[in-house]
Amino acid sequence: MTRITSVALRRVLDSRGNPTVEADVLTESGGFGRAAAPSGASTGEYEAIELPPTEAIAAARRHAVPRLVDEVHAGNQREVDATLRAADGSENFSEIGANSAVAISMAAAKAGADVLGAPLYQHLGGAFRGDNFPTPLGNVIGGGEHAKEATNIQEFLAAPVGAPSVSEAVFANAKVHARASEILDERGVPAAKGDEGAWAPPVSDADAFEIMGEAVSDVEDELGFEIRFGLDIAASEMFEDGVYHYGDETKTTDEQIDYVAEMVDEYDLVYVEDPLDENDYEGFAELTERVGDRTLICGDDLFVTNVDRLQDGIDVGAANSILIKPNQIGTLTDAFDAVELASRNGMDAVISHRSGETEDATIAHLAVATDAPFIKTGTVQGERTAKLNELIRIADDAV
Ligand SMILES: O=C(O)[C@@H](CO)OP(=O)(O)O
Ligand SMILES: [Mg+2]
Repeated sequence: MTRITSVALRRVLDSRGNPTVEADVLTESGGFGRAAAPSGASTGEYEAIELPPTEAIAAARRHAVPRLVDEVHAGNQREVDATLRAADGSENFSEIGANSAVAISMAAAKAGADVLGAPLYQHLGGAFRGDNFPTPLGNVIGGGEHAKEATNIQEFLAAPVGAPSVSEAVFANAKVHARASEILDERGVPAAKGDEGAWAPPVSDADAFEIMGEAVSDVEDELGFEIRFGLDIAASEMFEDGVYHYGDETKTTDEQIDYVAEMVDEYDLVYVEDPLDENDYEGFAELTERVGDRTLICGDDLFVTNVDRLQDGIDVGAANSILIKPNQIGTLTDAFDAVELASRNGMDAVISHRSGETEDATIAHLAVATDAPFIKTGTVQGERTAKLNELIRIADDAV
């Protein structure tokens, strides 16, 4: 019933105005799934390859589509994804592009769910999840590769850890975003927005910590549940010639570790992503040793959703958490394998969007299906609210 009868691929717009790959998968019994690939700006060196969409589409039509149509079942995700890997033949999807692969992989999952008449999160395993819902990490202030002339740290993320429901968590983050804007106004700081809809003010990181701390505590007082915050430092983007660049200032690796550890304690940070360069497993291990008992140290560019890199991290104790981005590795199977390896080793898997997104909401289902403690998917702005509103719908649907 879930045998794939057609795979259509097209270029559609992403939130930065760039083209990306969208896939439609149809099955024998009329199941339909549609998904689009996201795209990063602060991409890790070890990510699977994103090809220009026109090339990725042409290559997938030539190599992957003929192997899928009439041959493979959309309801069998491992079969779909193994076929994509075999059609590509490389380690990193350099032939058909991770953008074509991930769009097809996610669209097939949706088509498989459609045949069953089940929501995607259930088809992906969510029927066994507990009562937990992922807490949304909401990007409120940011800079780095996502906005010019703003903070050096890429993302300051609100984390409403005490919210009684997903819906209250989502609205809490929107309030923190609005409160941050008022504080910037009070300080006379003009702020544009970065790629993910976060405020991108021309302030120092020290000021951003202060503003974020104030916004979070004001909203916490107003709503009456605990809200903390975290960071994506995206330190690989700052690391050059052996030091971390903060505007004109630099920090050595030891200074960077001290700085992050101090910020964890001073601001009671709940989450720190990519505090060190993507090749520095030892630095990650040292920082995790120092503060890993009270915060999540999460590897994004470090692990790139790749089980081999994650295993290397596990071997040395680098990080206690992994960021999962399906397009970093190319298929849902690979993403699930990374989640499983992480959880077998006591690490948390956090599901994430990319800075370039579409209205595709697959990651909301992925986060629920994998029982992720957090989902990082922005705060406001259509392509972000697509996921947040889907989480609210899933929560509504599941109870
Ligand atoms: O670094 C990150 O975690 C992401 C998403 O916030 O950014 P990008 O998609 O640009 O890699
Ligand atoms: Mg990151």
